[in-house]
Parts: sequence; C-alpha cells; structure tokens
Amino acid sequence: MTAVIPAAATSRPAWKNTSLGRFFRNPRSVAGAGLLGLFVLLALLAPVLTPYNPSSLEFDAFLGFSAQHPLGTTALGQDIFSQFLYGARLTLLVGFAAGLIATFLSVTFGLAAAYFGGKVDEAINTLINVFLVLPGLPLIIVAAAFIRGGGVWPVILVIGLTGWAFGARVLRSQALALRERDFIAAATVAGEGPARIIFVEMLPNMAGLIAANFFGAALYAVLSEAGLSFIGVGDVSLVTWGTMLYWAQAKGALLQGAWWWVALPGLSIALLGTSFALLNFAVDEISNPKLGRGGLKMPKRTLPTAASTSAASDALLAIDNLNVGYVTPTGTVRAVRDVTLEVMPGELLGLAGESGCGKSTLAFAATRLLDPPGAVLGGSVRLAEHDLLALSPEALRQVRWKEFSIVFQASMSVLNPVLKIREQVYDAMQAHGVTDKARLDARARELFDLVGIQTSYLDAYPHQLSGGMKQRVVIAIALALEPKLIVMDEPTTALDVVVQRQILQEINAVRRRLGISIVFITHDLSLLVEMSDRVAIMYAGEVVEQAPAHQLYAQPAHPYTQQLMNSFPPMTGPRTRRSGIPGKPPSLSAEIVGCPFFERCTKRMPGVCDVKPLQTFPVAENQTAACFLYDPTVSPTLKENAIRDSQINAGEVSREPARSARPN
Ligand SMILES: Nc1ncnc2c1ncn2[C@@H]1O[C@H](COP(=O)(O)OP(=O)(O)OP(=O)(O)O)[C@@H](O)[C@H]1O
Repeated sequence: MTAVIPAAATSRPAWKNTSLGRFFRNPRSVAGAGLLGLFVLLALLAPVLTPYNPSSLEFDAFLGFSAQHPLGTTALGQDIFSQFLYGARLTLLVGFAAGLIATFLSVTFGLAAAYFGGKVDEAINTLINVFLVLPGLPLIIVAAAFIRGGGVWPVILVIGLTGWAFGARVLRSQALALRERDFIAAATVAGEGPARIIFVEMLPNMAGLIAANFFGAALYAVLSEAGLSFIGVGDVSLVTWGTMLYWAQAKGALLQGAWWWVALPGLSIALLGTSFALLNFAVDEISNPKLGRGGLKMPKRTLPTAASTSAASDALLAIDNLNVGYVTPTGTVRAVRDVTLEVMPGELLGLAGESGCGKSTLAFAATRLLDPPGAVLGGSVRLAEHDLLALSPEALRQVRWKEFSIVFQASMSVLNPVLKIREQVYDAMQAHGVTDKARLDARARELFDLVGIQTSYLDAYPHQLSGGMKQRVVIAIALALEPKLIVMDEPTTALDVVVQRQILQEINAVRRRLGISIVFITHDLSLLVEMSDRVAIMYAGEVVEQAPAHQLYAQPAHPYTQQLMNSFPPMTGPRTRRSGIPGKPPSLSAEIVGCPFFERCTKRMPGVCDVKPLQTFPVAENQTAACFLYDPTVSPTLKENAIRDSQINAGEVSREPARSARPN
C-alpha cells in the first residue's frame, strides 16, 4: 500500500498544487488554451491588426498576396485577412454563447431528473428523447429559416436550445450513479442539506463531464454555424468563418485558384475544434485528481496513548426486542429477530456472527439508516434520552453525528474523490453549526493527532492516502463532534492484517481516552475477543450468546459460539487444522421453530431444541445463552447425553457410559 505526500509536505510551491497550478502544468491544457488564446487574441486585436472593414467592397476582386492585403481579396473585393480576423470574433461568440446555453440546460435538466426522480425524471426523460430523435441539422435549418437575416443572436439561441439533450442524458446518468455512491450517503447521514449535496458534493465530481459537455457543445455550435452558413441558411451578410466558406464556395474560389480563401476558415474551424478537445481532456484530468501525479512516501505515524475506561452505570444504547425484515415479492426476510442488547457508556460491544446473520441489518436499523425494502417490524432503540425510532427526520439529523456516528463497511469509499480531506473533515462539523475557520482547523488537527495522521494530509486528496490512512480519516470524521457512540460495521475488513491491527489498537485507545461507546461488528471472533469489553454472538437474526469478552473466550456457552471459536486458529499453542461449521444457516424467510442452530448443532436435543420456543437463559454472571442446555426445565440426563454424544463424535471420549458431564 502506498501513500502520496500531500502539497504541504513537498517542496513544490503551494499554488502549483491548486487547480490553476495543475492547469499550467498539463501539456494538453497548455496547448488547448494556447491555441484558443491565439484565436481570441486575433479576434480582439482585429481593429489593430487590420485597417479595413471586413464587409467593405472597395478593392478589386481576387487580388493576390501583397503588403496591403496579406491574404489577397475575395471575389467581391473584400480583404480576406480582415474577414478572417473579424470572422473569428463572431465564430467564437457563437461557440461560447451557444455552448453555455446548451450546457446550462444540460446540467439543469440532467441534475433535476436525477435528483428529484419519479415523475420529474420521467417528464425530463421524455423531453430528452424527443430532442434526441429529432435529427439535429434539419431541426436547426427549419428553426434558422424563420430567423433568417436577424443577426447572430437568433443563430446562437437556435443552436443552444437544440443542442442540450445529449449532454443532459449523460449528466443525468452520471448524477444517478453519484447519488448511489457511499460518500453521498455519508454526506446525507452527516446532515448536509440537498443544496450542499448537489452543488458541493455532486457538481465537483461532474466538473470534468460538464466541461467536456461545454467544449463539445461549443464545437457543435461552431460546426453547426459553419454548416448553416455554408448552405446559405442563417444570416450570410454576417462575417463568420462559416459565411467565408459559403462565399468562397459560391464564388468559385478554388476554380479561381484562391484556395486559401477556403483553406483558412476551414483550417481555423478544425484548429478551434482541436483546442476545445484538448481543453476537454485537460479539464477532465485536472478535475479528477486521481489522474494526476505525485511522489511516493509513507509518513511516520504517532500512536495515541490509552487512558482509563470511564465508569459505566446506566445503558447508553438500549435495543429492546427489535425485529427487522426485508419485504420482498417472495416473502419477508426476517433478518433481525427479537434482539435485545445494551451498550454501557465507554463500553466496546463486539457483535460477531457468520455472514448473513443480520449484523449489518441490526446496525442500520438501530441507526435509522435502513432503506426499503428493509423495515423495522417492532421493538425500540433508545440512545441516552432519545427514542431513535420515533425521532422526526429533523430531530434525527440533529442527533446523528452529534450523539452517534457510523463508520460503514468499506467506508474508505465514503470520501469524496474530488474534495480535499480538510473540506470533508469540516463538512460534518459545518452541518452542525461550527463555522469558525480557526475552530474548524484546530479541531481537524486535533482529530488527526488523535487517529495518528500527520496534519499535512489535511490538504491532500483521498487518492493520495493509503487505505489505512483513509480509514483513519473516516474514523476522525466520525469522532469530529465527539459523539457518545460510534457504530463500526467491519471498518477494517478491506485492509491488510498489520494495518488492521494498528487501527484497531488506535480505535481502542481513542475510545478509552474519550470515554465513548463503540459497537464493533465483524466476522472475526478472535479479534473481537481481544479488543471488546463484551461480545454478543448473532446467528440467523438472533443474539444467541452475550458475555464479557474474556469469559466468552474462556468458557463459550452456546454450541454455536464454541464451534465458531473452533473455526479460528488459537492465538497461542501449536498450529492445528481448523474446519468450518458444517451445514448452513436456515432461510430467514421461513418460520423457524425452536433453535435456529438445531440442524448444525453437535449437542442438539431432538424433541426439545426443535420443538420449544427459543428463550435466553442465564449461564453465569453477566453471561446468557439462547440454548436449551441451560434451560432448568430440561432433564439433566438429556443434556448430559447430548454433550456425551458430541464428545464421542469428536473423538474426545470413548463409548463408555457417561458418568459426569456438565453443559459446555
Ligand atoms: N435488500 C435486501 N433484501 C432482502 N434480503 C436482504 C436484503 N439485505 C439483506 N438481506 C438479507 O438479510 C439477512 C441479513 O443480512 P445482513 O447483511 O444484515 O447480514 P450480515 O451479518 O451483516 O452479513 P455480512 O457480514 O456478510 O455483512 C441476509 O439473509 C440477507 O440475505
């Protein structure tokens, strides 16, 4: 994994790392802007560079090159050099103005369709389709025929109003894709409003496409104007490069040997198109910092030190009898079933279980992030004094990030690729009313110190950071408003084990230092046992065991926990071959009678476990298990036989009569 040193850490002057600096360092933008600049300069300096009116007919026809007429004269006796210079003015005006109109319409329609969706999207899409199926040039010709002789603005309007549909379709697709990205979801969760999400989060990511759209539309406008003029539609009394071509063709320039009368405007239109295309590529590169270049170096990290855990009294988070399902056409998937859990202030609760057992659904439902078809079917979630499931959207926005924050699975992708880290760290704080720049900066630095990243990386872009550093940034953002609780759903899954371990140590140290509570979700039980205060094990949507971590490690009570622990290599002792748990969990769409682990359990008691409604039983102090081996109403002989059978099957004891066997 590599990291790129950000601006402040290199010796390059800071301005060179701004968008303007990168523009001047990009060969394409330099060539494109140079070419376009040359045409603009020639157009602006036309009155200085030539004394003649381009429409004046005062000279003889088809004069050759001379000091007085560097490019000779036309069949009507006009100075060709003057026509070229003044023609550049109107040609560029048509390109820029029609390009701007078309781009404005494309962005407005494309974003409105994607953002509002539903009927608005349908209506805009129909309009786009109508414009796309109408053939472009004939449409312009018909429209231009009505405004013939009216000057340049009607031409600009017709081209601008007919040239937006393709761009709108592309921008709509891009905006739709962006809406699905994690960093937009994260911005919403962090409390950013729709205007900020559209203009600050989405638009910069579309800058390359919008610029491409503009240069494409400008090119289309220049070519359309040239095409219209060439066939004599539009106002041929104007001097543009298009009307130059029209008159050159109409007056037989090639037959008269005045080939440059045709070549000059033709070549100029081609070069103008090239400059637009070069700028298009360059803007794409500059607006997407990932395509840029940078040096390689990993920074030295500083590890925060641990402090004592805050004392726990009353539960900070209380999940009571929570039921969550996904309503699908084939039935309801009951992904979380009657879950009751508590998290104390300052406590790290680990949540483990096989893939698909409902860990993420529980986390999403408890934090009100569950999207349809997911739905809370019953139960309550209380965080301090807030009834989370009953909060209005506005009240929820106030509480989220301030009282609790979330670090998603694969959360590195929640960083917006075109915004500097600093802006993204500020975002959550700004959305909750912190606007003072000095405060924002001081807090950002403090957070970076806390999670072990050099503060110079505040001015880097996400792609300049390694995966581990991005993860630290996301954790720093989650800590920004000092929430009481952070829910972390597999926050380190995408990282290599060494970085994973460092980050987990830091999370734990920060937690101890700040006294915050954490719900930490992972598949990795051995990791959880090491870092958690308490562990809850989920299976098929239910919490099947809860215990202090060390107790769960020393004496796992539920056969599922025992088999799960056996699937991981031990932290000490000789290496042994591990096997997974045979079989698979039951379908969550079906009714589950009795214990959901019955089919895979090595200690099952037929007639009990597959018949009785499942309950949770106390096992030891602070330890509970949803297992009938701990049900005081089940006969001890039945339990002993079940345990004995499992030991025989595992080859741990011989087939002699059981004398004493206790649960677990
Ligand atoms: N959108 C959905 N529609 C229908 N079923 C879903 C949907 N999302 C999840 N499920 C089902 O809900 C159950 C719980 O899924 P969930 O993602 O919460 O499990 P998990 O324990 O977090 O798994 P993992 O560790 O792989 O993320 C699974 O059976 C899954 O197939």
